[in-house]
This record gives sequence, C-alpha cells and structure tokens, in this order.
Amino acid sequence: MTRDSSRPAKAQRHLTIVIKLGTSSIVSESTHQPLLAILSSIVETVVKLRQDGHRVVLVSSGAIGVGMRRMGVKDRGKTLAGVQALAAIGQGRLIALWDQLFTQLEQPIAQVLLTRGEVSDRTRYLNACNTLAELLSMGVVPIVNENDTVSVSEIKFGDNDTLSAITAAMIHADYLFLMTDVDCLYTANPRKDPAAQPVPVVSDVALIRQSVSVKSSGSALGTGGMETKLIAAELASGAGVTTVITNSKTPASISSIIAYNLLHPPDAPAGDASRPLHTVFLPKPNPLADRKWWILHGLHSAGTIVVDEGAHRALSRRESGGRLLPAGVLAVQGTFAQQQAVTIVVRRRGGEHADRLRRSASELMAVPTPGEYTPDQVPGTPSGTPAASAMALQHRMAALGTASAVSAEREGEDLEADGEWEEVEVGKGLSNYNSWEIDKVKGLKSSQIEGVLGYADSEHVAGNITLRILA
Ligand SMILES: N[C@@H](CCC(=O)OP(=O)(O)O)C(=O)O
Repeated sequence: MTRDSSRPAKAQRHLTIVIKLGTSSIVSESTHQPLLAILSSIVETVVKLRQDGHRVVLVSSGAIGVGMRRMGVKDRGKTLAGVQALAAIGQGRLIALWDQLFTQLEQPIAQVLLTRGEVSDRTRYLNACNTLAELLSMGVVPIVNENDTVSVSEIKFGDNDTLSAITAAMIHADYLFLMTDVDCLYTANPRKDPAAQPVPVVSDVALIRQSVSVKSSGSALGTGGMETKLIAAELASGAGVTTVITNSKTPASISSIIAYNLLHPPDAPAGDASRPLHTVFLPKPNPLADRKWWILHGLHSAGTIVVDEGAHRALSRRESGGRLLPAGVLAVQGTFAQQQAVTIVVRRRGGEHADRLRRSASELMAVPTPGEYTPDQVPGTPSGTPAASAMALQHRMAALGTASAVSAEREGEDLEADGEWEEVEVGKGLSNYNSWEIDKVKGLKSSQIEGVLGYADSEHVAGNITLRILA
C-alpha cells in the first residue's frame, strides 16, 4: 500500500472540495426534524459541482440529532453509552436520507465513518485515504461522519470541524467549506455585538485568533462553534487547503465563492459588491508534506523525550534532518515502542524567560502554524493569542497533538512546579528505539549505543521530527 506524497498540480477547473455541515444545518434545534430545504439545496449544489467536473466529499453531522427525533427524546442524555446509542440509531437514518435525496439526481453516495483511532494508525489511515480516493475516482460522493458508536475520549475527534479538516488533508482537497449558521467570520459575535465586522480574508489563522472574539460555543446539539472552525482552518491551511466559512442556508453560493476566488486575488480591494459573503482562509505557502502533517496532527504521542537546549538548537538546523542524537537527551517519559510517535520537549532555564512565558502561555499557542515548525523551513516568531482562548480550546488542541497548545498548558504547570527550569513542548517525531532503550543511551554519543544495548539500529534516537523554534 503506497501513497504518492507529492501533490499533483491540479487543473483549476477540476477541484476537490470538502463540504462540512454541522448538526444545526441538518436538523432543527427545537424539533430535531431534518431541515429538508437545506439538505435538498446541498444535494443540488453537490450534483452541480460534480457536473462541472469537481470531486466532492460531504462531512455530515446529525446522527445524534436524527436519533433523538427517532426516539422522541428531548436531550442527548448524560451517559456516553446513551449518546452512542442515539448516534447508532440516527446514523442509519441520516445516511438513508442523504441517499434518498441524492438518488433523485442519480448521484451515488458512500458512507465513511472514522475515529481518531483510524487516523492515528498509519496503515488504517492510508487505507482510509485510498478508499476515499477510489470513491472519488468512481464518481461517488463519500459522506463522512465520526463513528460515534465506538468513539471514546482517547480516539474522538469530538467535533466534525476537526474531522472535516483531517478529511480535507487526507484527500489533498483544494477547498474545505465549513457551512454554518452565520455568513462568515466576524470580529465579534454579530448576534451580540452590533459593531462586529465581517473578516473577508485570513492569511494567518494564528494571528486572526488574537484579534477576533470567537467564544460562541456552537449550537444546542452540535459540539463545534467558531473556535473549532478556526482550529480546523488552521489544520487545513497547514495541509495546503483553502478553507471557507459561509452560510449553510445558501449552499448555491459555494459555486459562486469558488468562481470569485479563482478570478480575484486574495488582496482584491474590500467592498467589492460582487463578492459573495464568506471568509476565506488562505493555505500556507509551504504546506507540510503528507507524512509530516500526519505525524503532527494525526498521530497520538505515546511518550516524551526531554532534550537540552543544545539538542533543540541542533534540531532546528536544516542539517539535522529532523533527527535527534542521544547526546542531547535528558529524560524519557512514558512507555513507547520503536517507531511510535513521541513528543519532543526542551528543558531550559526559567529565569528571564519565565515572566514572559507566564504572562503569555497564549503566545505559544500562537505559533502553531505547522509549516513554521520544521527544521527545513525558516522558524516563525510567536505572535500571541489571548490567553483567555480557554482551557477547552487548549484541551482540544492538546488532543489533536498540536504542539503549541500542549506547550501552553504544560508551561503553566511546569513553571509553577519549578521556578528554575521549564519544559516546553517543541515538536513531534518518530522514535527509532523504544523508551527503555532511549533511557539507557541518553546523554551518550551515538558510537556508544552498540556497547550499551548490544546493537545499534540507528545513530539517532528519533527521526522525522517536526519542530518549532522558541523565542
Ligand atoms: N458525530 C456527531 C456530530 C458531532 C458534532 O456535534 O458536530 P457539529 O455539529 O459539527 O459540531 C453526530 O453525527 O451527531
């Protein structure tokens, strides 16, 4: 099973498009009845896009809402098993509804249910990528949802915004459309703040998170909100995908948004009356290669390798090739096997750094532009996100394995625990030895590995490291 990691140049006219519909776009919040007008309009739009030669994937929430309607219950209940049961009841009906609607226009569909477990396992991930690619080449519209029935916290995406960004990366999509109940991203919640202004173009998602207030928590049934959309946009942007936020009530605008963005440069003057209302998040100019993106965002870390500042500096140089020598390793945390993903943490003196770091755990959250982490690219400079960006967000990003969020959390704790030294997460990689072996050879020269272990599989203890540079 192989997958070409190069990104083929795509003819602009034949795009790969992921369209994500949240629960609030699929079922009524009060009655949980399916919103047939929106669903039908989406179907017509998707079929039109297919006729224009585009390849389309839908990411559809709504299983739990449809299950609630079927069972006549008013809320999701409190137990995990109860929610999973509702999802199991609803998912079949949801896909049947999509199939009925698409069948009217003779468009075949497929159901694809994923959990983070599939994404974390390289073989299953590649199988899912290959299946999606095959379905698209067969002219089918895959309809993706989280496999809620088996999804528990460790393997849960939790919100379909994140799932849609991962899906978009898996299929090298050109566009990810996050359809929602507002027209675009605003500088504040437009329902509460009359001064809220639309944000038309975002070239740096990390920066925009500093300047807009996105504390809305999403709909009554869904789990996402504007925060998770920004996280999704950031993940997608790092994979080279253009993300659009627009209103799910007007799906037909998807085609006009694509047409507008093909014809107008992103820096076209604001106030163009012909511009459909939407926010476009531009892709990173240097997206991460497939494997690095997957290591950073797909993999769960099985443990931690703590390195000194010298090793961190060495890793940040292009010549290191993202490979870590044993000499700079200070400690190993957790139990992991060879070739499992590990978090790289640098231990450094608090001192003059400490105040600044305490002041702004959030600054570290602001670096998470994945393309800026790699040793073979110019390091980015932290730019800051409001600390109030909330534990929930950090928690979610930590669950994603997003380096910066974990750092922010970790730093807060470590600085409290130890005024002198701090440990800062700086990257992720794949271990070349298991945790026990790395513990044995830590601090040694590579030439000593064989003497200690009796064998030397590699002179480096970890490789494929995607790193960020600290200020
Ligand atoms: N997988 C769940 C939806 C998860 C969720 O809440 O997503 P969203 O409505 O996009 O925030 C379902 O089908 O009900």
